[in-house]
Amino acid sequence: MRPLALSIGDPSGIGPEVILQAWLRRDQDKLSPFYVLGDPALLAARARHLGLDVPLCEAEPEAAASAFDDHLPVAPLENRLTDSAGQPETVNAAGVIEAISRAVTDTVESRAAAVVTAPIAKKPLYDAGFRFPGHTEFLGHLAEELTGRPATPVMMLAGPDLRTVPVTVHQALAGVPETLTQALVEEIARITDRELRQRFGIAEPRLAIAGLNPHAGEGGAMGTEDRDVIALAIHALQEDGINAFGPLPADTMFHARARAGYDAALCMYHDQALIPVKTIAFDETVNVTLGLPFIRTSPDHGTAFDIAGRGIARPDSLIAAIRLARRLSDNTDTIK
Ligand SMILES: NC(=O)c1ccc[n+]([C@@H]2O[C@H](COP(=O)([O-])OP(=O)(O)OC[C@H]3O[C@@H](n4cnc5c(N)ncnc54)[C@H](O)[C@@H]3O)[C@@H](O)[C@H]2O)c1
Ligand SMILES: N[C@H](C(=O)O)[C@H](O)COP(=O)(O)O
Repeated sequence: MRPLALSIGDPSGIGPEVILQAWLRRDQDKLSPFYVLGDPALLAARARHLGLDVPLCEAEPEAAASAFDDHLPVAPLENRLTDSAGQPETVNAAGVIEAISRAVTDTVESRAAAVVTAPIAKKPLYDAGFRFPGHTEFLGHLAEELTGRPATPVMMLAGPDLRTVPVTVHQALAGVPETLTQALVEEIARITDRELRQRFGIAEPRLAIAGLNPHAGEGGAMGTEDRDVIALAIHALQEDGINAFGPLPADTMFHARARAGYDAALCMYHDQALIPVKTIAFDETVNVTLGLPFIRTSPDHGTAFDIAGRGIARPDSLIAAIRLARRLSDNTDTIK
């Protein structure tokens, strides 16, 4: 079985410790094998610091699956990482980026089954010259570079009772109305519809589309994007047989009865999508990138520098990400 490639994320955050804890729960949570693109010395030091009994071994992907029962396999990075829990370091940027790139390369070249990323903090990467807003956009770039084919990466947050997709992602709120075009709403909806069918096994996906403005614009009195952009996109999607409906007032589309009526909610900006899903199920929700020629998942939480190195970070979302990556990469049937 090909293992999952797990990038270490920002080593100053909780990534290393939730990875160590996930490995300790491999039997309990029936985790299929993974290896870490990371720094064995740093992971060993973090395990010692936290009193976690995690034997490590250096292993390339080909040897990871057979090592996994008894050791946490680590494929060492060329760039060393500084161990400074809670204190992000710009000097770690090269290693953080190398880990993501190598996890993707291993997956595209079929040495790994899927990519799972531990969280990165964006600011230390920006300070080091990284030009992508987050993983999602960087993964789209890597996909194009490695395959020569264009890719539109789409962020989905997938929890047990709610999937949300932000149409605009890592951008300032002030720029959202300008970015939001009919073509963009349609493109994100089409990719979501396709991948819900192909990867999640949902035969006839139902897409609830949020409005942008209060009360979805209140007939144009509280903004015109709902009527002049989003409604037109929904009409075009329906014409093509996609079960999209809205624009819905965003304040009333996430309660339990409303959620039962759709398979994914398309939201117009980052927090409209991420607040409901992280509020309902912070520990179980997974960040999945659609629109790529490979599977990528990640926990829904960030680097949590405020608790890094203290041994109180919960590994549940990473474990959910590992499990979903395996299911999506194996799956041609139904996933609910
Ligand atoms: N997948 C990713 O790479 C990813 C996802 C989200 C945020 N981020 C980045 O992480 C950095 C910090 O973001 P933030 O502070 O907004 O969010 P965060 O998720 O890191 O932390 C929010 C709060 O939740 C707590 N928390 C987070 N994960 C936890 C866990 N596993 N167990 C227990 N408590 C947990 C933290 O202690 C903090 O109080 C930012 O730079 C952001 O861009 C990265
Ligand atoms: N927007 C995500 C969140 O808040 O959970 C987070 O920034 C991660 O995004 P990437 O997967 O693109 O790094």
